[in-house]
Amino acid sequence: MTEPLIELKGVSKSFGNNKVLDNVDLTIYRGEALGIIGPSGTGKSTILRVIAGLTNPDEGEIYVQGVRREGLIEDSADPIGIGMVFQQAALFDSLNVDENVGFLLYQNSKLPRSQIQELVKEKLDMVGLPGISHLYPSELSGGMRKRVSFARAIMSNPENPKEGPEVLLYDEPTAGLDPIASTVIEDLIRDLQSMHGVCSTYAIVTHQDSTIRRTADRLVFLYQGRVQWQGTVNDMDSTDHPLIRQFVSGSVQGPIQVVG
Ligand SMILES: Nc1ncnc2c1ncn2[C@@H]1O[C@H](COP(=O)(O)OP(=O)(O)OP(=O)(O)O)[C@@H](O)[C@H]1O
Repeated sequence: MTEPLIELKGVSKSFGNNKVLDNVDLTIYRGEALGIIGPSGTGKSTILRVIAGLTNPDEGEIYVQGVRREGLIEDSADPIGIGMVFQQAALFDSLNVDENVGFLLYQNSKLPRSQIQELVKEKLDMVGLPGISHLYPSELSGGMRKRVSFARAIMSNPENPKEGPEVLLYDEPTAGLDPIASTVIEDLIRDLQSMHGVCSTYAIVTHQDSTIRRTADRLVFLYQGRVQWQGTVNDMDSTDHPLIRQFVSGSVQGPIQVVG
């Protein structure tokens, strides 16, 4: 395996009495596609938020390319950019696609409007949505909104290329999409990984079988706040680990407690 880009060591996080992450060790290596899987409510989104620097762990350490992160993302000087694609596309309804995708550059850079518009167009082309800069989120399908949120996540400031994400974190990118729209998103995730100069490393949280199989090379299985199993997609099919067998079969019988 290649260089570790992100390492969590002994990370724990509670919300009130609810211990959501319990002494988690996790490494994301350069160039890999890591799938984080597990039953609902088991801390997968929380892990992504901790990696992104949006949530502080109660205990444990986070290293980004070997540099320990102190505090949340806005206070830290991570040596590489980390982008996040949220479960809900999280677009601003009152802004058009151009203003949504270019939001951070319009807010924080001194680039002229025309240059930001060009950068937005470039990213929209990359996600397969040319010519929609003028549309509003309400005019887009769910799959298109997802792709716009991808375009926003891969935006970078040419004045400060380090801001461009080297690692992308996808939180359930195909949730709520029909199988064909899901395939489009899964292909796009792989296409972005292989495009030169775009984030070739990513972690993806998903429940969807096709998304697990088509977008992850290595899997970690999280349950009750702990990493319970790791392996490849092929290993997932062949292992007799009872948690994995129950998860893959969707059976209500087994060690995973059915909630609700
Ligand atoms: N900000 C918060 N405040 C309080 N509780 C929270 C917060 N964020 C998450 N939780 C709780 O932490 C637990 C894990 O949530 P998380 O979203 O990380 O799980 P998940 O594995 O991603 O679930 P799902 O697959 O259903 O999205 C849940 O019980 C959730 O209610």
